[in-house]
Amino acid sequence: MMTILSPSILSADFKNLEKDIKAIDEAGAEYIHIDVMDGRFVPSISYGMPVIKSIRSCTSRVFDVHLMIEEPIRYIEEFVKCGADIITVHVEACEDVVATIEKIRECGVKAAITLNPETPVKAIEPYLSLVDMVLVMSVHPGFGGQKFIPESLEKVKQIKAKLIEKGLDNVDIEIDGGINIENLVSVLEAGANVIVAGSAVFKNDAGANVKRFKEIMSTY
Ligand SMILES: O=C(CO)[C@@H](O)[C@H](O)COP(=O)(O)O
Ligand SMILES: [Fe+2]
Repeated sequence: MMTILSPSILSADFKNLEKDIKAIDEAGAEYIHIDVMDGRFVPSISYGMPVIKSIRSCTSRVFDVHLMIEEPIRYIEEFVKCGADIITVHVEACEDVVATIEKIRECGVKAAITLNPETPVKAIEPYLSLVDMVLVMSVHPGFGGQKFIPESLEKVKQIKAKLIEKGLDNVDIEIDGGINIENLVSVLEAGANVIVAGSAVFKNDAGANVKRFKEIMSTY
């Protein structure tokens, strides 16, 4: 499975977003991870459509939009119009998960499902055949810069096994939260192939960090 790096711009310098996005793009990051928070599903509020729309002109990389919002079905069309290429929704946030995934697909973009650290894998099992990607949250959603929850590795392995069992080997497994150069190998070995990293990419030289991540990832 191809490995993909998706730096989270939640840790970028918001007064220099264009510069930071260009740096990660030029260093080879395939996706740009965009965390949208509503102050209800998670305690904090980040950014939304106007920001996504304006940064769309900075890069042609894939916009990997992680919606930490209640009832995301209400806003799917708008996020697609703003430039989202992949939309991830939380199983805990949707009253009708199937309708939400269908809505994402109808809008012509890729659909992904995610689950909080305390949510068991069985909660997403019914939707595995409907999605392009499963996102494993390896921190409690809401903030960048948190410590990786080691039990997430087992969850990645469980999901990988389920996907293989169901013949869904083409579904990507993304992991998000607390990933750094030190624990990168363990998440790749567990079976994740799309790697989100915020604070570890945007500390010091973002371009150099992307290259270090990609160098390790290229051996998987
Ligand atoms: O979705 C989230 C947080 O809710 C993430 O995408 C974080 O923004 C990742 O940041 P680091 O843990 O890598 O600093
Ligand atoms: Fe995220």
